[in-house]
Amino acid sequence: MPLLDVSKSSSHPSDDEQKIFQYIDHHQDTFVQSLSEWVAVESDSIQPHLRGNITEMVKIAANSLQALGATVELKNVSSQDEPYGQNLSLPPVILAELGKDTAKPTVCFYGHLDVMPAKKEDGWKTDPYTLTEMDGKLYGRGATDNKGPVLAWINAVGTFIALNMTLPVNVKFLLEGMEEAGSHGLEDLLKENEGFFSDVMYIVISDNIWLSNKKPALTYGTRGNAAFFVEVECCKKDLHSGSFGGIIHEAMFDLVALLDSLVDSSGRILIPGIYDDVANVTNEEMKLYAPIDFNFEEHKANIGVKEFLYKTKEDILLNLWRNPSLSIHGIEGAFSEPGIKTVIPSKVIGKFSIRQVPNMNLPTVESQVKEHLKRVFSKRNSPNKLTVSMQVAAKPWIANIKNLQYEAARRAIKTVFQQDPDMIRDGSTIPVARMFEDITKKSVMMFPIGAADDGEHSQNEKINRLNYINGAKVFASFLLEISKLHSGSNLMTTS
Ligand SMILES: C[C@H](N)C(=O)N[C@@H](Cc1c[nH]cn1)C(=O)O
Ligand SMILES: [Zn+2]
Ligand SMILES: [Zn+2]
Repeated sequence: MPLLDVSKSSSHPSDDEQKIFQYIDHHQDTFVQSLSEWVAVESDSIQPHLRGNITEMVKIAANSLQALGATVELKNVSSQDEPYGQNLSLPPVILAELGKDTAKPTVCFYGHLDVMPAKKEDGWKTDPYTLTEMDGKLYGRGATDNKGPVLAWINAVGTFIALNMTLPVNVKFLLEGMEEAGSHGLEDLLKENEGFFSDVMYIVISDNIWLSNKKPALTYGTRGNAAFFVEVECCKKDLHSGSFGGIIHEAMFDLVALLDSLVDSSGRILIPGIYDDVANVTNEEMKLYAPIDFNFEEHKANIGVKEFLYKTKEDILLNLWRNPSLSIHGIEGAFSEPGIKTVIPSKVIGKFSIRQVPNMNLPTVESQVKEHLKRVFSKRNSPNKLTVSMQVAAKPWIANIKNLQYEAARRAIKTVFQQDPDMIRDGSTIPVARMFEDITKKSVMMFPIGAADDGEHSQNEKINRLNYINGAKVFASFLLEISKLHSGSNLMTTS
């Protein structure tokens, strides 16, 4: 069984790495220009009327890969987009490959080309779809989530090609356009294309952020997500609140009470049984938290809160990474524009989600939520119509950090950033992570390049120019390290 000879891990760039890093530095403005072109496409996967933009974005990315010499296939995802219940089709998924040398390992990179909704009026300093550089920060929707990291990977691979250097590994790409909505259709696609992964050894995802603004990290776990719609309908159309207020059971009364029954002021979820299957914390696990750098003040300042729900680093990390949490996202159908509209909405849909952790079970969570809401609703003696549905069901993911690719990534980080990464989990969800593991059985690693203050899903999302450029360097170095570890020069075998 191969073991790592850690003594051979170095932090000094090799000759090849120096050439690559120099090329990347010299071409950084071209790389920023590509990011600007990608950010300009409003490839929002949440609003159905923008679905065409995702297909446009998929074609742009496919062209970038073809320009590298990759074989690119646009795979149609067969199923319709069910949550919308209309004839809304899903955008194609890119499967691409570059290099077929059976002597080399194959690394598959996953990324997504869709973004969360953003409007200037939400409080952006700049137009979200015009990449704008200020103080070394590149602002724009998708800059860090996830267009910047996808391009950093393409730029890393493109640098080998531009320098006429042999690619150290075979590279495959899976790029989708529905991640932010819960990766609709992707599970079927993976099952239908298992052959694509047969020669893949490592799957790399770069779709999350570091725990700190400056210190790099490698991620070995993410939470899953169960997202729900709770719909209450009281009448057939919106009503004048002066003409009807006081004589009907308003849908919003019921909905606000239902949403209020979900979580208390300390963040504890009030749905009976929800914590029953959560895995117990082990001593081994607690030991992993000790060396992690977590700066309370930096974390608070990044998001502008006065205090967190928890006071210690361990409690913060436990509740972010390995305990479930419930968030209320919004109410469709309720008036939310400036000013006051004296209306009684006829139908309102509350939207909330529960981040999932080992060993929670999605069907169990679904019935716990539905039963709880029905119970609360029945106590209100309301004649209104209640409908509860689970819209997203994504399982949590946890990796084996002893896998060789974690060592390759650690070495690459050491070379580029001159420090060891924090080994972290992440509170957010990348639905494909667990799907990959379950369907392909291949090793999955998350290799973030974005900083903690990047503002994913938020106003003024950004990626630092330095992170974007160093991202390309660290990915290139990672491919070289994978190749070195496979060549045997850094492997020892047990007798
Ligand atoms: C981490 C990734 N960049 C991301 O933002 N993922 C989304 C995926 C999701 C989960 N439910 C619905 N979409 C997230 O964690 O919110
Ligand atoms: Zn993302
Ligand atoms: Zn996201």
